[in-house]
Amino acid sequence: MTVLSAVASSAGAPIPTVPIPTAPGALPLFGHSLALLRDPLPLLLSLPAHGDVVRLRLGVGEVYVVCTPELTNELLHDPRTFDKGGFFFDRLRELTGNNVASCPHAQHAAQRRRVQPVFRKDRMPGYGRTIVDQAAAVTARWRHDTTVEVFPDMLRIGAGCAAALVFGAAFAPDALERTISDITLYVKGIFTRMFLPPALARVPLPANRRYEQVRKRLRDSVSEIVDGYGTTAHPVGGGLLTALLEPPPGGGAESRDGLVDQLTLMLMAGTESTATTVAWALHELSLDPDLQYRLHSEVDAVVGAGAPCYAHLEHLPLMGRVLTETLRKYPAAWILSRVTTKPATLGGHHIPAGAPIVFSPYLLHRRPDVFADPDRFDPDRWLPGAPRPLRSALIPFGGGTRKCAGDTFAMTESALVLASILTRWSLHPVPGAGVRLAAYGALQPENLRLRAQSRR
Ligand code: HEM
Repeated sequence: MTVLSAVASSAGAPIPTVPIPTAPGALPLFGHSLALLRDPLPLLLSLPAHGDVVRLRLGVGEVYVVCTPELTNELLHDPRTFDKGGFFFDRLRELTGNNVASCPHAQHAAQRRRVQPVFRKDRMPGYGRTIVDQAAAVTARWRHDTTVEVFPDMLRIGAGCAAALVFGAAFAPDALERTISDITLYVKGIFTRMFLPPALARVPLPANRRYEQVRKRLRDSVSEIVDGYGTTAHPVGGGLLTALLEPPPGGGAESRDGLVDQLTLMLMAGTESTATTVAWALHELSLDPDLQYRLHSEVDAVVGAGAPCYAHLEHLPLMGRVLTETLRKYPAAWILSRVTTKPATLGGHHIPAGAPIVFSPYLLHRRPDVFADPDRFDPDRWLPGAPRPLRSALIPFGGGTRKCAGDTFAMTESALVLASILTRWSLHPVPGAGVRLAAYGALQPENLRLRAQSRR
């Protein structure tokens, strides 16, 4: 690539910059919106061939996509310049206002301190018991040699675990189903609207009206729980809700709206992400009987005939590698956005202030020059002593100060749900089921059905 242009540095001297290519295939008026709405994943994977930073056009606007691990890490570790904002977080704020995940850098440290106590490591054994109970309750409905709709069941477990963390209590069964459906619809709506030219997102189309209804219903559900806090109808206690009701050390209690924002965000962040992770892990295990046998043997040797618990996890190294590889191949948060707060330089490219930037764990994790044979599911690439893939390119939980607050909880939950299932069941593909990687909210396994056979 040639150096064709220059911008002035603060000292007035010109800084050479590298022009940023636009990805081919932009249509008049729509740009790349239609391709992104149809299936964004192939388009994302095609971008590194055009440059380290590539422009996509959305209607009349444009977005810069960062395509290398080095530049993505540079962006993640400079949150003052590359702040929260852009398409994804603008949509998220419509539902959850200014929360720990969406707030600007200047407010972040204080917000993070407020939520951090619920993620302390010493809380994990207690959460572990709830997670195992949730997994047992959902899989108790499975029958020997029958077909299981895996993803909906993993969503039930994920939402149950997130509710325990957020509210300190389980959902009533009808509220659970409604909330799962609303979260799934809303997150799907965020992704659709991200790629629409902004003017279309404001037109009162039926899809936009439905999005608004779901937004209101989700907030109302969370508000009801907040309003019922401490009454016998809502026996809550111990979760994020309790922590946020404590005034912070310097004073300034949370407003009711602020509380609802924070809780709604956490419920959303904790539901689909772990559900898709466990569902994809089960899919891959069903395709590789030897790997499933190895994992059964590991779990049997460590857990025995009882129920798994948090203390078992450090003795399940293959489980750890299976989950790491699942998060590489299927990173739930596959695309995220930022906005530049000032003119910035990224890899020699000049990016103006106020520009929307996108980075994609999915794009990085599937780069063949970074992860050899990236479509192959190979937990052993993470064996100690194996030729090390580039660790800094593995960013399922993001990085820097905005790294996922729930990463330890998510790994604990995913491992305990998998262990709970594997102690009792082996899972096998259903011929002709045709699982599809669907970039809706999280990367969902559409049409994932597995045959469950009891091991006991
Ligand atoms: C496998 C499961 C999960 C994945 C892959 C995941 C991924 C991510 C990623 C990539 C980010 C960074 C976003 C950015 O840089 O813009 C993030 C942030 C966050 N996640 Fe997760 N997450 C998972 C589970 C959870 C769970 C279970 C919770 C809590 C219940 C949670 C709560 C959060 C919060 C609060 C943030 C914002 C952190 C901050 O800005 O300080 N996540 N997550």
